[in-house]
Amino acid sequence: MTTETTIDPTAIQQAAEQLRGAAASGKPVAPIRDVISAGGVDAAYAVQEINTRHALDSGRRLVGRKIGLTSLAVQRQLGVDQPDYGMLFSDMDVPEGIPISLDQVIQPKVEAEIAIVVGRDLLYPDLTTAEMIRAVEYVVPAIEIVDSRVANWDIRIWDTVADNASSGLFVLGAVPRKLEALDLRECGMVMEAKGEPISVGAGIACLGSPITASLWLARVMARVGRPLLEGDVILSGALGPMAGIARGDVVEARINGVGTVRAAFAAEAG
Ligand SMILES: C[C@H](O)CC(=O)C(=O)O
Repeated sequence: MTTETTIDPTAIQQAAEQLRGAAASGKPVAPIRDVISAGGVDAAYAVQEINTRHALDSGRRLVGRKIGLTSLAVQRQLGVDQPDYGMLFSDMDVPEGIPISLDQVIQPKVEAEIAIVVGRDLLYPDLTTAEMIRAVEYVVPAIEIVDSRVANWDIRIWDTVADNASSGLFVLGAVPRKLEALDLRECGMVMEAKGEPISVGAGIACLGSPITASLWLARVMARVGRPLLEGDVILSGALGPMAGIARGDVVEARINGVGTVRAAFAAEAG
């Protein structure tokens, strides 16, 4: 039996405009799933693609991808059995040590992740695990500042996929590590704010391994015609639960073997 899906181009265009408007105004919108869910997840990716093209046409530079919904707990919460992806643009990268203004985001939360920097173009939809491992130039610890243009984070799979996988900003640790000596599955993670743990986890929570998650991403990106290229950053997925933050917080994530990264949030508006 095949499942029929309907993609209504007008609804898709409107949803893309709503999400873009929310990002520009800082005012979140109601969930968009009711208008696009008849088209399935493909319709949500069509919304994302419209806004990706809009961003590229406006001069934003694509520098990588994020993988979301890598943990089973989050997948169950959203009723899905696979991860999703979103685009990373150069203006989402915040150098470590620079205070992050909360005016840049609407409803920020943080996640600790392992970022993989790709050392060669990954053009094949049937990429193998060995090829993925060979393509890892280095890894760094990362804090992803996820955000939602949908009010109160009231998201289901269609909302988050359409909304660029709820991406926001990201901070990468400054010390690159080679993969050779690391088993990313066993890298334990603790993220703290105000000296208290706000999230704990490990590499194995990320689809079994950040390498497996990255392989999934690389294959899908090759299939949809936006392959990962040399130098691209992969935010490979949360190692533990998302956590809320407040103005003035300094968030530190420590990932065994991979290193430490800090995100400092500005105390004042502006
Ligand atoms: C809703 C977000 O995609 C969560 C995320 O970034 C992750 O699961 O990782």
